[in-house]
Amino acid sequence: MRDYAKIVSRYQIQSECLKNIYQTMDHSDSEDSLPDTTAVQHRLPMPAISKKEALKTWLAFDMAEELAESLVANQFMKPTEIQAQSLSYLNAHVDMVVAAKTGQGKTLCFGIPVLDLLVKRLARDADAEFGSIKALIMSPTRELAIQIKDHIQAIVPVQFEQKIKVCPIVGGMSIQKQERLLSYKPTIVIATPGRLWELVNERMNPYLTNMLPMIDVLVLDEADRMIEDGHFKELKLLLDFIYTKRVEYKKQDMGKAKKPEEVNPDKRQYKEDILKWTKDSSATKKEFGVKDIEKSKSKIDLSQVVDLYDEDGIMGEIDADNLVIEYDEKEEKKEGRKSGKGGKASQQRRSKEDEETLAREYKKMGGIQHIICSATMTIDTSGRITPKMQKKMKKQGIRQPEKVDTLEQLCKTLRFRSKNPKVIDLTDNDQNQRMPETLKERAIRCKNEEKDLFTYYFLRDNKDQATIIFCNSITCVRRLTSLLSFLKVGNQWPLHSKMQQRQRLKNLDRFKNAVSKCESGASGGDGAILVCTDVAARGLDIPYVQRVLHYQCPFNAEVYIHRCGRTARIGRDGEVMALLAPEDEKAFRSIRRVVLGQADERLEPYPISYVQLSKLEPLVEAAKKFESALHKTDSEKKEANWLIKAAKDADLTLDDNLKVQIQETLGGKLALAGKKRKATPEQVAAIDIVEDEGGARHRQKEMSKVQQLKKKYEELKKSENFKRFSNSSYLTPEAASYLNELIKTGQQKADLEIVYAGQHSDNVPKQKFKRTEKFTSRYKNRRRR
Ligand SMILES: Nc1ncnc2c1ncn2[C@@H]1O[C@H](COP(=O)(O)OP(=O)(O)OP(=O)(O)O)[C@@H](O)[C@H]1O
Repeated sequence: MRDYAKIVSRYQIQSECLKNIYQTMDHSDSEDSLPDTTAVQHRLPMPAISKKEALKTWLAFDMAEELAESLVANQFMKPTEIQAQSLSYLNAHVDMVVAAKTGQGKTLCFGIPVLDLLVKRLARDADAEFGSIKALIMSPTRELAIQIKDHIQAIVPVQFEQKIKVCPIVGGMSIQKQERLLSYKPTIVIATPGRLWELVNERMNPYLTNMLPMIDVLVLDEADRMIEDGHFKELKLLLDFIYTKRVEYKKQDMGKAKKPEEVNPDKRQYKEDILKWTKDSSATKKEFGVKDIEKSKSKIDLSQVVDLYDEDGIMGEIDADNLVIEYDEKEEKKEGRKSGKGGKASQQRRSKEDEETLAREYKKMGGIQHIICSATMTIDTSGRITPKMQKKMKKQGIRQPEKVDTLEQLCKTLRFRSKNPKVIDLTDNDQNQRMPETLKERAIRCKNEEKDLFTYYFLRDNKDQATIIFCNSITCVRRLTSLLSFLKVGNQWPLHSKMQQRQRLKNLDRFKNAVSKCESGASGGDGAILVCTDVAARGLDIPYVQRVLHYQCPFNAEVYIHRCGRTARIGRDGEVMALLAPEDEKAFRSIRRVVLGQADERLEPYPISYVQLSKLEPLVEAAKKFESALHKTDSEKKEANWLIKAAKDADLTLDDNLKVQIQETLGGKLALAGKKRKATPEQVAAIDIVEDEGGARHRQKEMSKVQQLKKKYEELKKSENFKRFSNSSYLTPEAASYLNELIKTGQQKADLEIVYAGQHSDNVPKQKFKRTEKFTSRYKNRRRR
């Protein structure tokens, strides 16, 4: 553990000086309370207007009256800017690419057009029944899919609730249950790619396989993430399935159409069919629609966008109600024979021709309306490579990676209905405005091993607030959650992809409830903390989250933007804090360069009371030791249990050599997974004897260590406000740089002197201040070296 007494004696003057700087920051520095940082103020997101006025605003977009009424009933009194711009194309049914900062209401940019289409049809014909999927909405994460479902469900007009059924299809939940849901013939399906593909490909769900190709609207939320290479190969397969089958179904005799429940395709044949186009999909991917689409630029503004109505005029509505095409076995076999034989080249040639024909036919028959959304769609990623890096790469003969243009990639992947999609991009009008205006970004610079301490400090500092902490790994989430629970700072819940889906949703729900309590002041001073991986970075909308803490530096600018976007939503204030270790600096600078579109600006430091910090440090260190010892015994227990079971199952007898070998393993590094895997069955079997001897003793020893640590930690906790280090402070690079900044400007120097003099009016020698200045410049030089 760091010995603060030593640091204090070495940096006595600096401590005093830092203390004074801290005083200039206007914090109460009482022994018991941590400084109170500026409270996040909640602003009313939307101006208060009358219901009548609100209705008029929505109706100005020529939307169904029932839908406008439902929006107002849900307190959506007027559209946000991105909604207003995208709704101006409501009745044109054009393809749209919608890009706006996080938390600006992009969900309704596709939710309203989808519902408007359905509500208008129902308003025209009250007896109409859909009985087919009209819109498919794809989301990268399960939680987001469920959130979108709730959001859209909430604005379905009450009178049409029975007819417009919204159904989430996500992984991690009972597939049988989801098949049951599908048997109710939902109108809007919101899905994650993996599960949807499983239902189409593995389970051959007839409703999906027959209806998906006939959808009217396809939405990709968080599209840049969805089409990223290496992610969601199922999405690409699904898209190929939808596009190919759409043409096929339409080409076939419409007279053969049957109701979905009557369809009973030969499953074996159907599987072959699916396999066939799955194999062909690489060819499909390459060519489809690309040549028609003008290469998009990385930065497109509205003025650059040509009018994008379809060449044949505005597309009419495609009604696929009850349309199911019988599976034509003979035809398929014939085709299979045709494509199954022949060389690779001829196959490729044929598939290219096929694709071109297919693309033409697809257009002629009426394509699907695509709506694509994200906050980072048009981000200029070229800033990731600095001119310095470029030079270095050139010298070393390394080819620069091609600039990734998400929009271009989208155009290649998707078959838009019209020549070009309508691009509505509000992220690009001002390079400095990638982040919501109401978001405050700050940083704490510390060593890697001090991150827990600063996290604890930060959370205590914002005790009764809602915070999301982002980590880069699941191990980190697990460790930090259990550490924070020992430290008893607020209520904390983990969220990561290795958790059971039920638990993930439960934790999210509990966090949301705790956030509402924080907002209403009913939390009793207990904060709400979600410790998560980037599975929660995109799209999650928890309105009153006031703070986001980057415990670890995000991998790229997109992730940073989305993580930050979990706060400061829809006009509310929010604060993000990056915990930066020296090794994070470079990556973080390059992230900021992409976000700002220019050279990095140093983030404002978070005010720290080093006096308070030093008081918390022993407690955090004790909790860390306790947590890691407990974790070690836990995993050893698991390991031993596994070995015991294996030995018993193997029913083997052991010789003495083996016993010694395993005793050593158990006594020393039992938990080494590598060793476990390498162990022979005989070695494994030796465990039942070792269990009675070394293993049990070893675990007993470990447990008593844990107990001791726990005791120590509990004692420390009770005496948390002990005075031992009350006069101490220590200097982090962050504090040193702040000190330098203060000293640099004359006015601040004067201020500092006044405050300093005020604090120690009798015995403050000017010379002491000078020593401080000298020290900090020396400190700075040392850092440079
Ligand atoms: N017109 C509106 N008036 C008031 N609140 C709105 C309006 N539209 C959306 N909201 C609210 O704004 C919040 C953010 O909306 P949404 O999740 O759609 O944002 P987003 O732009 O998709 O964010 P992200 O990029 O993080 O996914 C939601 O709580 C939503 O209910």
